Amino acid sequence: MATPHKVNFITGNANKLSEVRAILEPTGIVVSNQALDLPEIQGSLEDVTREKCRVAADLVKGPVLVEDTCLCFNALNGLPGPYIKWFMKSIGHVGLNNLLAAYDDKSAQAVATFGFCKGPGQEVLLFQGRTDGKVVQARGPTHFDLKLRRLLFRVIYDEAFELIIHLGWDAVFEYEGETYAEMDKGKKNKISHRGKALDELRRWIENGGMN
Ligand SMILES: O=P(O)(O)OP(=O)(O)OP(=O)(O)OC[C@H]1O[C@@H](n2cnc3c(O)ncnc32)[C@H](O)[C@@H]1O
Ligand SMILES: [Mg+2]
Repeated sequence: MATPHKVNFITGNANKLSEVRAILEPTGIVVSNQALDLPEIQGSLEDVTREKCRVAADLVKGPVLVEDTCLCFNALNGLPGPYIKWFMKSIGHVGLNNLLAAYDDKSAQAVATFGFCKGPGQEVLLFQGRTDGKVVQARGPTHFDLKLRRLLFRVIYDEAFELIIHLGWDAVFEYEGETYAEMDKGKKNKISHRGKALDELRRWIENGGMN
């Protein structure tokens, strides 16, 4: 039997990790994880992931997979984009809606940009997925993954910080009538920005990219 492909996904976000595992592991790709706090520079979506990946490969001294998630409002020419985490943290779901109050156009694009690098000094390859939707008042569980969140709540000593830092925008992003938070995980992973980006990555791996 062929040895399974392995990726070392560097993320501090347990929700991302569980989605990446749910998407990749059924395809035979094994996902390990290291939670490193990587710098996120200012720049294009691609620049942010490229730099995260370069630093991760240097720190780990081996092959790494990283990802950066953006939420781009069309009325705001793509902002908050890569800065969505800091917007979420400071103004939350209500604030995100308020940002668009002055515009009729509530459309937005969720973007996942994965970076893979074989090791220090090696080229960073990018795999991107985009899903179009619109920003709505929060509907569905307001945490990226509520069950996981409750579990984390019990085991992580600094619960309050973790609660804020991992709070995602699933509840305010609507795709074809349902918010990401209202969908079951299987459906979200099929149509999501992350699912599409990981399809690209899987194709590349299956075509021998990691050899
Ligand atoms: O360690 P990393 O991988 O950087 O994890 P992170 O939580 O810092 O993630 P990002 O830098 O990519 O910031 C993206 C923000 O969007 C949130 N997020 C990421 N993916 C999401 C998804 O599929 N649905 C909703 N929110 C998501 C996430 O909680 C962050 O607040
Ligand atoms: Mg981050």
